[in-house]
Amino acid sequence: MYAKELILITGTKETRKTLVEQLTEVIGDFVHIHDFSLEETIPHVFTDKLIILSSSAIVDEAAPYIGEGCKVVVAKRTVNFQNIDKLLFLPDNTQVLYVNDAPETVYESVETLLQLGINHIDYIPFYPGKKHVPDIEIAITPGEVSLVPAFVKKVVNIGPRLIDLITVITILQHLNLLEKKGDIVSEKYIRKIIDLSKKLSHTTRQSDQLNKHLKQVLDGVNDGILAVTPSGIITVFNENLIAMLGLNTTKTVGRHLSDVFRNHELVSFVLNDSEEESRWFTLFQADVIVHRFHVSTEESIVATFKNAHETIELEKSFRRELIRKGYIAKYTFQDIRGNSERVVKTKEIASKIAKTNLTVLIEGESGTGKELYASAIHNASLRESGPFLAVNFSALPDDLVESELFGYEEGAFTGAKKGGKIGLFEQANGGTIFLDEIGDTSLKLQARLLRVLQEKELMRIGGNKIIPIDVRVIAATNKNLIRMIEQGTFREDLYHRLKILYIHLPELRNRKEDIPALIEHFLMQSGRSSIAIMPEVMEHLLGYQWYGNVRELKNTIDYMLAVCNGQVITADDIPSESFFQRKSPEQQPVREPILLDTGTQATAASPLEIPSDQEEHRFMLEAIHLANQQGVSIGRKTLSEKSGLWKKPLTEQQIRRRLDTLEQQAYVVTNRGRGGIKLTRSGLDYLRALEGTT
Ligand SMILES: Nc1ncnc2c1ncn2[C@@H]1O[C@H](COP(=O)(O)OP(=O)(O)OP(=O)(O)O)[C@@H](O)[C@H]1O
Repeated sequence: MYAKELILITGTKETRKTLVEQLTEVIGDFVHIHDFSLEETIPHVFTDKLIILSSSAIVDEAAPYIGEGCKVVVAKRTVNFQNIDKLLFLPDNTQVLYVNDAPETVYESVETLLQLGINHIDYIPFYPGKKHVPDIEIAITPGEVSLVPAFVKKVVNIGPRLIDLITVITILQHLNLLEKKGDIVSEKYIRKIIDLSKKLSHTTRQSDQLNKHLKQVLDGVNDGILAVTPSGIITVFNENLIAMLGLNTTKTVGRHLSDVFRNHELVSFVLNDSEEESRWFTLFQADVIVHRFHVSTEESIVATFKNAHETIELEKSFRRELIRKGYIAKYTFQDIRGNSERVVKTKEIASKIAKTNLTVLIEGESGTGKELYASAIHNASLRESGPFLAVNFSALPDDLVESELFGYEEGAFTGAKKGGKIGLFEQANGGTIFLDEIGDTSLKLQARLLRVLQEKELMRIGGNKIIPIDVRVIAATNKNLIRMIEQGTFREDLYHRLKILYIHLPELRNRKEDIPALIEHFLMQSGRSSIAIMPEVMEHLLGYQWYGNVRELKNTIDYMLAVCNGQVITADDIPSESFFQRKSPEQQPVREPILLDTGTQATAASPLEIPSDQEEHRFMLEAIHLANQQGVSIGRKTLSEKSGLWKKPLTEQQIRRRLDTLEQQAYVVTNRGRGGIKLTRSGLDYLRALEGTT
């Protein structure tokens, strides 16, 4: 039991919480504090109690609850010094609104803050009803956040003001505790202030260390770095700049720029008001590129000084290194030949895409020029001077691709190189990575790729450090990714991450008017532009289906150039049929097969190939078609059951194999878990053809 007690009444709940916490801390060991706020409910009228009111502003409102025999103390309040450190981080001369509920409390608090030495800020008083308030971005308030005007962008809440020491002493007097407890209480009060100064000195120490560290970093930079105030007073001047300018003094910070720089043109260039600019200067017998920009939040101007000769050499050697590694994009849009409407349109779209920094998915059959376009996009983008790396997923085993792409730390696995390895993503930093044949990646790798695309950072294999990367991804595929999603072999989320921008490259057989221009281009490339092609050869070439697209055409030209006699290519030089690529079953059409029930055309292998087990196919397609029409789901199990009623029962295994064949031909699409198997438009054509033959 406490020998003594008091009643604390405040205006708001927030103030009640702050004050009861404060009082409990200083006198709570020997005084029982009952706390109430006018914002909440006060249960009854108090009699014979010591009542502490949080401010004179609530005297009238609290009066009905104060009965006979009560002693009332109206608390004097002072700024909550525990939160003052928040104000110390505001830059000098920052204009702030000081917001509180009444003019008196505002002026009182500002006065206290100034007396406490927090005088580097320009306080503009604000309270409800105040007129002509300037549009200021920062407000400070002792807990009255709701009163802050809407135009303020940042609010620094230093918390409700605390009861001052004098009031605490008065309370003790009223409770006849001053003699016994006065020393303890003032000691506690002072300890709080000492804690604050400890906190501040710790912060100062930390910022000293940070400054020292920053200075080391700045001095370690190979360039000269200068920062000045708009009036020209130097605030940063690193060691390299001293060396670059051949100065023999290190006392530069705090002086005016024109006292340190003899070159007046340079001084006026640095202090120029315009936004951002670079210029050459000859300083101390060396050519220097000075780049100047304004940091408006800091009200300062920064200039970097680069040795021009070194910069050019560095860039040259960087480019040489890229070429040596093959990390350079060879082609530009000018290298893409063809005047057909489709090519002109595709190039137009691709060059618009190049200007963005977004991920691109290029779809097209093999040999349509996916790598060519990726390279041209890179060369027309802002990343043009960065690396361009191409990774072909179909050419590499999964584990190798993973370590090539993401790199690894030393000891990550048996055989890992000493010192680890930087992955291609890291090597492509600042440039573009071309992920060719993305459809050939494993699900595990897809998950890792997805993470890189989402987070723009990676972790090396066996590593624990997050490495941020700035790489544009261009992916390409000749597979039908939508079909792969349906089959569960390609992640849908990755597909959408890749297909932010999209290019479909037209098949050569659908734009045969480009063939003459392409032939001319390949003849030029091989240095044989004067060679003549007989009209019948041209006719022949125009008649082919070119399932291997432009690559196949190029190979054919190369072949004919190798075998022809003299300066003319004749019909004798045309390769035999077996030279040409016939459409293979695994080369799926790249346009998405659209299901029949959406009523749109699906693409499939054409011309229709009738497989040997036609009867079984007909049975299965009919059953699928019927189920689709009736809107019921159909799967392997049902098909196998139905085949029992048919003349030839088929096991689920047999059904699966036949379904795989039908799916490869794009006649059906299997939707695992969702709606079962669906017939495509070309599946229906095939069924009709079967019905005509069987
Ligand atoms: N429009 C074009 N103009 C000139 N050359 C082209 C054109 N399209 C493709 N080529 C050439 O055809 C060849 C194949 O192109 P590329 O390697 O870019 O195709 P791809 O679609 O990436 O093939 P794959 O899918 O097999 O990797 C290259 O030699 C390329 O330079």
